Amino acid sequence: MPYPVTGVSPKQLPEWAALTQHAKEIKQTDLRRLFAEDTRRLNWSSIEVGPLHLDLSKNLIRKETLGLLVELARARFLPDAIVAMLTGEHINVSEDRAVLHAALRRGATLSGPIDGVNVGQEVEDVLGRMERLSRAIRSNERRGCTGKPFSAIVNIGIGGSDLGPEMVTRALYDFSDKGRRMHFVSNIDPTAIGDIFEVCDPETTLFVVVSKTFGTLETLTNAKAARQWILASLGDHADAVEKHFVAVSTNAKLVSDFGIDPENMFGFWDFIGGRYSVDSAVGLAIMLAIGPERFRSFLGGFAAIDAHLRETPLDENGPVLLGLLSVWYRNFFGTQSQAVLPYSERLARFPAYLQQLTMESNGKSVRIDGSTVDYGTGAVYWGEPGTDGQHAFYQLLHQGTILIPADFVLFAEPLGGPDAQQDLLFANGLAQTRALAFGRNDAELEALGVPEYLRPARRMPGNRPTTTILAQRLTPEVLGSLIALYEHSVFTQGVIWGIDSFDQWGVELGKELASELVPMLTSAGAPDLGAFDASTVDLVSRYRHMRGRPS
Ligand SMILES: O=P(O)(O)OC[C@H]1O[C@](O)(CO)[C@@H](O)[C@@H]1O
Repeated sequence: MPYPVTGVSPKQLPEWAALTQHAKEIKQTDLRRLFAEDTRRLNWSSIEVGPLHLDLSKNLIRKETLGLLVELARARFLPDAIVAMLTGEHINVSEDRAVLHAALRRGATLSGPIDGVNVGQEVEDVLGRMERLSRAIRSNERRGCTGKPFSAIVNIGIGGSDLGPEMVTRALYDFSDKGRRMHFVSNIDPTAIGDIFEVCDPETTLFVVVSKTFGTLETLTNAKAARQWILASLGDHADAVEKHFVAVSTNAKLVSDFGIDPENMFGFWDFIGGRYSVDSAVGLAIMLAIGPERFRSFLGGFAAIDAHLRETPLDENGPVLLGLLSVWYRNFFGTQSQAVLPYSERLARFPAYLQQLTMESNGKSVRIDGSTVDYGTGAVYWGEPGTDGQHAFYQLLHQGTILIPADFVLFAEPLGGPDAQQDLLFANGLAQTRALAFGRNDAELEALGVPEYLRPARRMPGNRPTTTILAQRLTPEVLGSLIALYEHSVFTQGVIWGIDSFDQWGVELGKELASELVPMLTSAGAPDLGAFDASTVDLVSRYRHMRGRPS
């Protein structure tokens, strides 16, 4: 084992038992009383983390709770795990890999090459090449094969090769060069790439094909369709593919087999997981949109959180505490999901991005040594931007029977539009955290003149936990910090649970079964479905019938 993780269930630890006991006490009280009993509550529950302010006060905790959670973290060797990650140990055990996304922003503390890679130097080399390409494209020096500048950039990738670039490009739209349209194609649904062919002009379109493995069905299929589309109209130019395609991958051979010039390939390494890769060359589309300088500020935002993680005691360590609070609710309150509610239109894709980061990382049920967990692990993360969510699902957050902890992400300054609307946006976010925490009781309803028979329906139980993350403005730096905050929170949770947060074996079987089914759906004659279950046989037959194929 890379750091002292054992197959021991955390449930067997005295620290877990202490938290179980403590949770019973906390369940006897509520947030109104917790605020009233400790007038210095904000002193220990509000934390500065790089450019982010974290207000943990509206969580179902006392100061003592954080102490007990930190004890659990120590008992699970979290400080050693942090060092192990940042020094390049192979903490991704099932894939025997280091986990070095922190090195992409100089947040790691490496004393030498890792697995033969001089990480710092190679990261800088790739960044330099990305910067040269970005400058050439943004200045219109690099053009398509007919000499026209690029007016559209299409990122083709899926999962970590799409969600990060798309989420960030959208979030930082106000910092981008709006002269070029950015598109993102991930789904193998033919309409996704078909829409691109409708709105883009081959002469002025650059495709960025992003795939760590360069073997992902969706990406390769879309990329081949794009290549065909380019060749159909520009095929008489020998350099059409060379000029209109660049690749981001760890697999140089497959990239060159596809026909993309290695000169136009931007590499990264096995020790960068797909969902942790937005700050690698996978972020090329982001750099093309916002430019190299702002991309460097974006990286700086991550680095600030890496430094905070490394240097801050656990009981004041923002990402660690955020992760421990997730464990608190998941394991001691039995919650199943976690809402993330950004009060920013620009962060519309942030919850989707976090879904991969959190659920692909911690949706595991065996520990690193192969033993089965006997406690809950990763929660379902979900959310929508405020204030839209308020008019959709907040009813359940306030009065439903399920406890759902929520993170509110708020900003002081708008990025555009009428300035005064920001005050309304902020007031709404803050108001929701108050309503969720403190509710409205019968005495207050009575004082408002609400008739007795209506009070049950209008009673707001409150005592629903939230964390508020506040920043001045959604800048590249702030966004980098926000992502890194969650990256390290996910890591903290995984260490407590003893699982490998960096593999994703659970997605492989579906891929295998899909490739087995394709010939069953497409064969010219009726396929032999003898080996399949009754449901599959029936659905394949119906599909073939609907597609006019013999079955
Ligand atoms: O970048 P690639 O290799 O195309 O993989 C895309 C995505 O597929 C996954 O492996 C899941 O199927 C993700 O982890 C990854 O981000």
